[in-house]
Amino acid sequence: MENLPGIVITGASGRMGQMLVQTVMASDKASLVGAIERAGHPWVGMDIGEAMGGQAVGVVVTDQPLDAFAKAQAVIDFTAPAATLQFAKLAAQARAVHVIGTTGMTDEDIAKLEPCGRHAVIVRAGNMSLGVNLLTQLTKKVAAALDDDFDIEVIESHHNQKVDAPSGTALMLGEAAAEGRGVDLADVADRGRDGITGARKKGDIGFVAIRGGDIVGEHDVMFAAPGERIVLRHLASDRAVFARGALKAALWGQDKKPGEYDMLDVLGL
Ligand SMILES: NC(=O)C1=CN([C@@H]2O[C@H](COP(=O)(O)OP(=O)(O)OC[C@H]3O[C@@H](n4cnc5c(N)ncnc54)[C@H](O)[C@@H]3O)[C@@H](O)[C@H]2O)C=CC1
Ligand SMILES: O=C(O)C1=N[C@H](C(=O)O)C[C@H](O)C1
Repeated sequence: MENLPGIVITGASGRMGQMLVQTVMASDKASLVGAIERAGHPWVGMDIGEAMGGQAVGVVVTDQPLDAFAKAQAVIDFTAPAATLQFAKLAAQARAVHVIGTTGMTDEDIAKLEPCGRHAVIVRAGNMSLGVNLLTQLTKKVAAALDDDFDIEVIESHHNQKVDAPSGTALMLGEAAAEGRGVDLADVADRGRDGITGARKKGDIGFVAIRGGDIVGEHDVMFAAPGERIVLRHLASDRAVFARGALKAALWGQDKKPGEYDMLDVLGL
């Protein structure tokens, strides 16, 4: 047990945090050595197993990330952009692999990770599932094969507590489609239609965000032309797919050189 890579979960009380705690606890390839929550959170000071409604597991939730990171080989972080930027500095200081699932980061936020990636391995992806990462490759291929008679729309659906739009996954799929077409997504993205928008601009990649109920995460990439449509679809019905991907990334990163990686690197796609 002692030789297994030690993992810290940030945002341990969150939807993904709890799923990650369960996934790491159930793994025979890693051990849970820390659980982080924000200062003032009611779980701070409690055993994470008990806080989640089960047996004590000997890991107390803390709001002191550096102390926890220093004892770990990897940090798995599905929180919020500002928290992730803080954690990136601390993980770099501790030389721990930092797996980032947090979405909603701006280009400026992402640029701030660069100095951290000089000291530690960072694996970041808007979606850690095998299915979505494979779908990005299919999207790129289909976009490359079709001309701009095919309008590309990315449609995503999520639960009613999600705070960012378009989803990180939708942006990954949009990037893949743009890459396949040989264009820059920033030049063609159409992210918010409302009112008299005018006709659709040829070559644009549109984004549509649906929010409701407890939808885990659903993504369609639609290629629509006169007389026919192709729809590539991924449906996630269990957050375990993201947690398994994140743990895989944490283990994969153990023998890698410092730098910024994504799930395509981890999965070899
Ligand atoms: N890349 C992927 O595969 C996936 C990414 N996500 C992303 O993960 C993030 C979290 O999603 P959920 O778990 O649904 O959200 P959530 O709101 O349920 O959990 C976020 C947790 O982070 C904690 N947190 C916020 N600031 C903190 C700080 N400074 N220190 C410590 N803890 C802090 C909150 O207290 C909360 O417990 C979102 O950005 C979401 O889009 C979600 C699922 C899959
Ligand atoms: O917030 C979520 O829940 C999810 N976020 C990720 C995203 O923004 O794409 C991944 C997944 O779809 C669930």
